[in-house]
Amino acid sequence: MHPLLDGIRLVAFDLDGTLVDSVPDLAAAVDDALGDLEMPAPGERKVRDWVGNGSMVLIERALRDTQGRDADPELCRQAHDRFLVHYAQRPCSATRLYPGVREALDALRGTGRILVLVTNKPEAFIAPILEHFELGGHFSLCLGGDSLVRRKPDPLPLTHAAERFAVPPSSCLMVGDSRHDIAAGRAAGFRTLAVPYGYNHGEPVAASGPDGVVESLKELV
Ligand SMILES: O=C(O)COP(=O)(O)O
Ligand SMILES: [Mg+2]
Repeated sequence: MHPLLDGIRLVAFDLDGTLVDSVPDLAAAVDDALGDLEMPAPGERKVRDWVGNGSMVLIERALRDTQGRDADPELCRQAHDRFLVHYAQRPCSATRLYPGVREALDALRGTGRILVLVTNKPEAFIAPILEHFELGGHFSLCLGGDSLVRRKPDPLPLTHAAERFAVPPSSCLMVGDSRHDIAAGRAAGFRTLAVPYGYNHGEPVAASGPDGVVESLKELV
């Protein structure tokens, strides 16, 4: 086991960019949503840098890029509604698990640790994606960006999970790909571990000062 797991009883995982490479499907849904509104498709390369703060912020960033200014809230709402429709149709057509994820989750469960999922993605998409990869049974709790009143980088979802299972924050670890995961983990009093292969607005996640970095989740176990 990785030394950062010593004394850890609960491990919180981020989803997009940590467990799954979901940008191909997210980008297709953004492209289709903007297409419905007769706007140009931003494409995968740009969308990669916009993921991390939930689906509404993703759409706001796409519209700002297309229009060169902040879009009005009604347009954001319309585009977001279209995004949700398209993404719901194909959440897993090109999405892949990163190498080492299944092995790491299996092994961690085997040690009796509590695993939770804390993503900024809308909660409705969590179960279909986990079920697609047959990982639904691994997590004792799944929280999306709309599950509670605040999302990452706010510590609330992590604090909520630790309290739910009565585990002190010092015995919890947050594993994620973005500065929002590291900030939320630190603010909640969790240990933090980063993976460098995901989405962090085009910057290295190591710069946010996680307690550790692993190239693959396999290194955890
Ligand atoms: O939907 C997002 O913006 C990011 O989701 P994540 O928190 O699982 O990385
Ligand atoms: Mg992420």
